Amino acid sequence: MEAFLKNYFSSVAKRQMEDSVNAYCLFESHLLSMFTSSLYLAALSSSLVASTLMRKLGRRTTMVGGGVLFFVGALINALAPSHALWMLIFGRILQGFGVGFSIQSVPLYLSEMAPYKYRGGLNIGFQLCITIGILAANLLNYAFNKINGGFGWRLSLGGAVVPATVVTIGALALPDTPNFMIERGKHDEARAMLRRLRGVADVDQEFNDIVSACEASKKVENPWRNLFKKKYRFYLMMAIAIPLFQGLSGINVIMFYAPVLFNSIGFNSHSALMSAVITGGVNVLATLVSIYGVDRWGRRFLFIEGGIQMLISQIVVGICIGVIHGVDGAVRETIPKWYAIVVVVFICIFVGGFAWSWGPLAWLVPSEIFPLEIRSAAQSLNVSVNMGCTFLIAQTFLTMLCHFKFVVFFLFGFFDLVMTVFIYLVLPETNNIPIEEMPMQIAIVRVLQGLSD
Ligand SMILES: OC[C@H]1O[C@](O)(CO)[C@@H](O)[C@@H]1O
Repeated sequence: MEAFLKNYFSSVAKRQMEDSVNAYCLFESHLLSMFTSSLYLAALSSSLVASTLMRKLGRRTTMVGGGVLFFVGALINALAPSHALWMLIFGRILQGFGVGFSIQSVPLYLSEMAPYKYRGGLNIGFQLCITIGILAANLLNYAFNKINGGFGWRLSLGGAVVPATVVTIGALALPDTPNFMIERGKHDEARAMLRRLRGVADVDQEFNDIVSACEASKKVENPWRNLFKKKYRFYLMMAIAIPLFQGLSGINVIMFYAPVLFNSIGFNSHSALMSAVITGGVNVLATLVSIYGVDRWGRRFLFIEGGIQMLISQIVVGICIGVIHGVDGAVRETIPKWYAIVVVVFICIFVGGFAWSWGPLAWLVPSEIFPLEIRSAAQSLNVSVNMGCTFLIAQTFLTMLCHFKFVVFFLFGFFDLVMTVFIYLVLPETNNIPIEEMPMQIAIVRVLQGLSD
């Protein structure tokens, strides 16, 4: 929003007014990038602390902590005086701590509470909620941008107190998981909770399973040391490669910078925000497709199909932008309609491909493949790499766009190609395999593929 840029990033706002600017560099600013990316750096650090907090204080208390930090951060952002950029960044960092706590505790809470057969669907439900949140934010930005008086951005940033309140109060109202109760030795309470959750009186089998899983996990002395042992090398590779590739797919270029990107390629402020609403809508709908298809078509099919779709769209978008702005980034007064349509359509195809593959599956697949003896460390590494990569893309994209110009889209296309080939060669299908049998099945498939002995 213009007033926001004028308040905090005046050099970027001034550049918009100049005639002889390069379209690719309209928004290049380390501070603007820092505003976006600081949240993810904070999330990376707090997600490492969160796993210990969850064990000591419980999943629910960690969620409440996440909600409160997010609330305070949003309030600070909304009230930041003009020019006090440090305050905005401070607010973002608090929000980042909140995100780190939630992104560790919510999926774990869900998988411990969910009945066995709904675990996959509920896991993707988490990503679905992320996409609904993004769409809501895009819609509100569009609406708030129309408000006269230049304070719409305060509502956009401050509006985050609403979901923060829902998370905080919601988490306070939630019970602790039976697993956490059993870890604490509260066996009777855990049994009663299981009865309430499952709606049946006989919960002995599940209760005993959780007790033995807890005992087994207590025996795991050092999951981090285990993770680096030779026999777990495949899992270590997956805990790093899957979140890394999710980040390098280029999704957050669209999610964080869609309005900026659409603006740079010639849309006015309203059309740019509207286009972000459209891509946000596609993101939600395509995630629903994944919920429908993940157990029917399998993980490999979705990963590979989605990857090819993303690759093709990055190439087309790169070509379109190159054709219009050339190498020197000429800014056009008006842009041809065909161009606007093609760019938006292909960005939607990209987002759709991501949202039914790498978006949800990069959370689901790691959570179902890691053996118990390394699960907590591998999951924590997975989240940290995800946040680290998100930080990197947020911090570098605007500079990359300015220097590499339209070629930056080919670069993301190249990553899409590499990650698709990686899945094709390395990931066994994990569809329809009970979690306890997963390590054995994976070992068999890898021997059959000639990838291990
Ligand atoms: O829906 C897109 C969003 O989903 C994530 O990949 C998380 O899985 C975010 O990094 C991204 O902003």
